[in-house]
Amino acid sequence: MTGHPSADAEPRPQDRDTAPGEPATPQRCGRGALATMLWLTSGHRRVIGVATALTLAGSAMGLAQPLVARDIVDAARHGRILWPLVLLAGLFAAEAVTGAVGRFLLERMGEGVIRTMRHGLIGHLLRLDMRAYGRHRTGDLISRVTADTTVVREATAQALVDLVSGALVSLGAVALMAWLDPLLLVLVAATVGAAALIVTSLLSGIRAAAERTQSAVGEMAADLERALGALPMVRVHCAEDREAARIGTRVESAYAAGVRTARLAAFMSSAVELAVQGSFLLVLVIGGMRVGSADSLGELVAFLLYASYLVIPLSSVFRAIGLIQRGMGAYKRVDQVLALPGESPSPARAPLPASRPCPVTAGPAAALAFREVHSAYRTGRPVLRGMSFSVPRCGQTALVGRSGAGKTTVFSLTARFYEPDAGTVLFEGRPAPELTRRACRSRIALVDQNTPVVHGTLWDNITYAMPDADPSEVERVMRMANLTELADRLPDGVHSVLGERGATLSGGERQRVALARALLTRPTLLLLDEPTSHLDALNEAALNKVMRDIAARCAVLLIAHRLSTVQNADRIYFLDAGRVIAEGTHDELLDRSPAYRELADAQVLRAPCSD
Ligand SMILES: Nc1ncnc2c1ncn2[C@@H]1O[C@H](COP(=O)(O)OP(=O)(O)OP(=O)(O)O)[C@@H](O)[C@H]1O
Repeated sequence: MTGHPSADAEPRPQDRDTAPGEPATPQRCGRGALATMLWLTSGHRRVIGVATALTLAGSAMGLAQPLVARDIVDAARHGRILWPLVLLAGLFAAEAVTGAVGRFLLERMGEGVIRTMRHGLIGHLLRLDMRAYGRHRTGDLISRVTADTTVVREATAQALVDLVSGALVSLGAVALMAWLDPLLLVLVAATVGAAALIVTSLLSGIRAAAERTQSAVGEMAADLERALGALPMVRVHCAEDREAARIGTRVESAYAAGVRTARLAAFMSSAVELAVQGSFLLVLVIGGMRVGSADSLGELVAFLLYASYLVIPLSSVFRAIGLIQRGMGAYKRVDQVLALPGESPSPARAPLPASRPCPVTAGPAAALAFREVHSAYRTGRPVLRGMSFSVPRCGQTALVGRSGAGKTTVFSLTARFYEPDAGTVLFEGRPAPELTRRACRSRIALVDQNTPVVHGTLWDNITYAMPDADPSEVERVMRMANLTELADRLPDGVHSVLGERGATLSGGERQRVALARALLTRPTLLLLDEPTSHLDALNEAALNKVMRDIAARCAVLLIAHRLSTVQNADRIYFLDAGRVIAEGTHDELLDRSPAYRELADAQVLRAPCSD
């Protein structure tokens, strides 16, 4: 799926920091943060090696400059400064070039880390266990892929650049200062050490504030997605102000957390600034006093330059550490998504044999069978309680029952969005657990009332499951679903863009697009959740005829609320509280089942449209 370490690696128990209601995440404090950074960049060791070598070369050239400067100052008394000046200019230019190349390599690596992370996140998000989607908001999940990874990118690229180059230059400066003047080095180190103490005490606060900022941004995205996804409802209930206020509270939370981060970061910067100025003052005062006594002016210049080479890179190291803490706050949210459970892996067994045309295959094995299936979305709240029925390889089979009886749940289990808690689902006589999910899903097509039309052209939507479909096949299903007229009406025919969620189509048109998409795959089992609910009388009559034709070639399982649909079914299963309580044709059930009669009388089964 991905090369992202976290997507593949099994988390170790000691790495887990589980808060109630939160998925486990590795600990990212102190050294843990640096270890995480190294782990995130583990696939880029070579680039880091080259960039480090370049940085090292650049730093060496930078460190040599004060020595040359000292010589120039000392040699100026004798007037021989041409060659030292040329050398200094050469060092300047070479340092600039190596620095630029090294920096570019590290920045590109940062982009690479985020690319891998995003691939991993997207692949994982599309394969989560279905229950996980119910527990997380779409907008928040999207913001983890977009906003959070961007913050992590800054930490991995920019901070790593500062950390590597700053640490190397500081080390070199310390060595040379120790050689030049150990006493001044001790004074500079004491000032910088005090700043380091302050910075360290602020780090956990910065990480927590950054995490709060990112969470608030995620909640803001989720609330905005909620409002934009239900705009007609928002408008018709004049709720724009309420929604704006609601989303506004998230904006305020993000602002408050951002300001807290800024406050801590500013405090940290001041500590670092003070250390820089304090060091310079110390060097100037003590160094100046000593120049008067013995040492050369050139040595004081060199020492001042080394002090700046130590303190300025160290301040960027401190800033980088702050940035890494922010990155870790964001990475925690990325890692929480990666820790969500995916669909359990399918067994690597042989797939179902290729399906044959319906009349030939009319054998003993049903296209689909449920045997004593029990299923619950939440523990202790069973939805299916011993559901048993079978769907022959040809003909229309209908599921009928009151709202909440478990009809859609049967479809979800058939599509293997969930696995039953007990009992067996059989595809063509073979238990589902023996088959791969792909094998089961490739046989079925599903049209439910919410089957989406996605942003793209009419053609894209119809051929979604088969992007390379033959145009004549597409024409065939468009005729069957009564879409030809719609395509003629659209400005660019089948290549017209349908807008977000098919917003430019009517409900009935969307339903017919979904049906055409399903028919194109020539499924063995067609699952239809009240496929005529949005259709007018003419379209419903046409679709009922199409369904009769299709049912002659494959198994059709319908969830039916309309009398017309039910009357057409070859077999009806009447569901109540998660089990089948009666079966037969419409007339047989009217005869035999008082509960079914009551349902029909109460017009829960609605009157047919004229056929
Ligand atoms: N994702 C879910 N998480 C938790 N509970 C769910 C979920 N989906 C459905 N349920 C619950 O399961 C029960 C059965 O729902 P299901 O959608 O299967 O009923 P249905 O017979 O299709 O109803 P309708 O005719 O109204 O569509 C309902 O009580 C519902 O609240």
